[in-house]
Amino acid sequence: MTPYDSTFQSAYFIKSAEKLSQCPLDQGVEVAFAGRSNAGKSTALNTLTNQKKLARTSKTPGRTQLINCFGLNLDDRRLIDLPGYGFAKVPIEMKKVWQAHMQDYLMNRRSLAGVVLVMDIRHPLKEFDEMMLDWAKANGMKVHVLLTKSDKLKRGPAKSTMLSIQRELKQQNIDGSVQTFSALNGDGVDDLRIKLAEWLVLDNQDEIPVSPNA
Ligand SMILES: Nc1nc2c(ncn2[C@@H]2O[C@H](COP(=O)(O)OP(=O)(O)OP(=O)(O)O)[C@@H](O)[C@H]2O)c(=O)[nH]1
Ligand SMILES: [Mg+2]
Repeated sequence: MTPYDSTFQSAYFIKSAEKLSQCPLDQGVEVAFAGRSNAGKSTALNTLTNQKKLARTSKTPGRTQLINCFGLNLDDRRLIDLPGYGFAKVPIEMKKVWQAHMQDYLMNRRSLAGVVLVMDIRHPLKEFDEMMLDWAKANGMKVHVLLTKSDKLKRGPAKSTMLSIQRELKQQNIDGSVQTFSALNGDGVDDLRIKLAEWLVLDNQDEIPVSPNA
């Protein structure tokens, strides 16, 4: 339990956008979930908000193909489910379009306060993840690494994966945090809520700071 549970539970679907220009008005604060296809982004959002069907999930990679925007019952706080990177079955031209839209969103979205970089704990720090970390560092974007599916590993190996990624971030001088997470057994749900409450300034309901991208 955290003081923010009911706020996250209030999440509702706003819209699906194909590109930045279709996203909700760029004001307030939002947090985006990014990561490779099938890593568990949409599932993490559902667990965070304690809703089974808020974001659509699938066993087949490539389920999320649009920028899905969700609102909270506080003004101008949003959660964003991004399309996964690396879905092999999509034609190359389509991939390029997605990538361009993703990049545009990440570079130009002023209300974006931080990125939750979702990785399957069994397959961390793939090429895309490294790219995102480099980008976050270069652009001063906050990043929180969510190591999902921690239920697939025993406690020891899960912890040591987390520690090695923490070390890696430190080595690369990246200002980021890392945690384990499981939608199956609830590992790390409170930690994620506390982190996002900080980014979304849920405690300071009247005061939304100027985002780093502004
Ligand atoms: N065991 C376990 N399975 C999980 C967990 N999180 C997600 N999954 C499974 O992983 C698969 C992919 O989950 P999604 O949430 O759809 O993944 P995504 O990152 O949104 O995928 P795209 O939309 O394709 O980018 C589904 O079969 C989920 O049930 C978890 O914490 N534990
Ligand atoms: Mg998804």
